[in-house]
Amino acid sequence: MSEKPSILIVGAGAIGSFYGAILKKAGCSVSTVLRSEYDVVKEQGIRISSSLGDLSYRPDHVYRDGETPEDYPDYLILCVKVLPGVDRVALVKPWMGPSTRLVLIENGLDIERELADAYPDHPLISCLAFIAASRTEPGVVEHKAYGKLVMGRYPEGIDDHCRELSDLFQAGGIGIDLTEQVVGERWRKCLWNTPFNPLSVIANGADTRTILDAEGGEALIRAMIREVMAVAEAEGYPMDEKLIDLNIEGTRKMPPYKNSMALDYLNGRPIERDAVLGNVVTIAERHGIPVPHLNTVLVTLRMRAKLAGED
Ligand SMILES: NC(=O)C1=CN([C@@H]2O[C@H](COP(=O)(O)OP(=O)(O)OC[C@H]3O[C@@H](n4cnc5c(N)ncnc54)[C@H](OP(=O)(O)O)[C@@H]3O)[C@@H](O)[C@H]2O)C=CC1
Ligand SMILES: CC(C)(CO)C(=O)C(=O)O
Repeated sequence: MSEKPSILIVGAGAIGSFYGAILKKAGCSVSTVLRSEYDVVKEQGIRISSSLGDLSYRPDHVYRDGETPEDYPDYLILCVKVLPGVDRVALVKPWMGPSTRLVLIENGLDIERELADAYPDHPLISCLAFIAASRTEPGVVEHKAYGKLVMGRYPEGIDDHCRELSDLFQAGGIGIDLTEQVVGERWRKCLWNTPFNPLSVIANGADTRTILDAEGGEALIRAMIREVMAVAEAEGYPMDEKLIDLNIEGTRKMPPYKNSMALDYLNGRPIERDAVLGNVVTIAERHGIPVPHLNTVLVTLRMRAKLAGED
């Protein structure tokens, strides 16, 4: 038996499979809860190609969603897409033992609250993933670049659970930034995701270079970042204007890149529209802050969804 904490990954897609592999490498027992990929993972395990080497592994247990666990995990890591109609509170319920700590590795803003409200006695650790990874076929993940996690206790602080998990990820070869202000860090990450992810969908799966090089593209991104900043400031997270240039320059230095929402759109999967954009517009409305560019993109995406019979 491993003396290291036991880990359960709920939603072992690109992100869950990858970070599960890192914790496996660190010596933890790692089990997974799967939906459509249950049979293939049960049969062949998870295959991961990565610049860190071959990270393929067999989870200690493979469960279907809704099944009853043999043991409750020490850490339950939730990595499903944050989508309307996906009841994350119900999804994790069967696996939440009396001392299970809940960890989120998911994009978006204000995505912790419903889980924190449902499980007030369980420590909740919120993480932001800076990584390029995707599923290439069932049970197969390609890790293309990066991998750092920004991690903190929700709503704020750093506790011993964060430190323990951070040490394990680092032992497995991943960089971790612990933060006292994880909500502020979500806003900072959304300076990038909130403009780029939805625009890439409106632009039919465009990569970062196409978005920035189209006439007016960079100006549009800058205007959207500025709006996200204004909302963040109203929420108590003021940011330096310089971050606009830093985000543009950093993106221009990357090879042309298709973000996770672009990949979902191109693969016919639902997109995290509200987690990444809709919630920002809702918070802006609460503060009476005009966000005309964000709102135009949001409403256009709603129109597309309606046309596709999805909304
Ligand atoms: N990929 C990336 O590079 C990055 C992703 N992120 C964020 O990480 C989060 C996860 O993204 P990613 O891993 O790419 O997404 P994926 O679509 O690759 O994985 C999500 C997984 O959740 C599973 N799932 C959904 N519902 C259930 C359920 N009821 N029971 C069990 N499993 C379920 C899906 O299964 P099924 O196949 O059946 O749908 C899938 O395996 C998102 O919030 C994303 O925005 C952040 C940074 C980068
Ligand atoms: C920041 C980025 C682009 C990858 O880490 C991301 O969050 C995404 O693909 O949605």
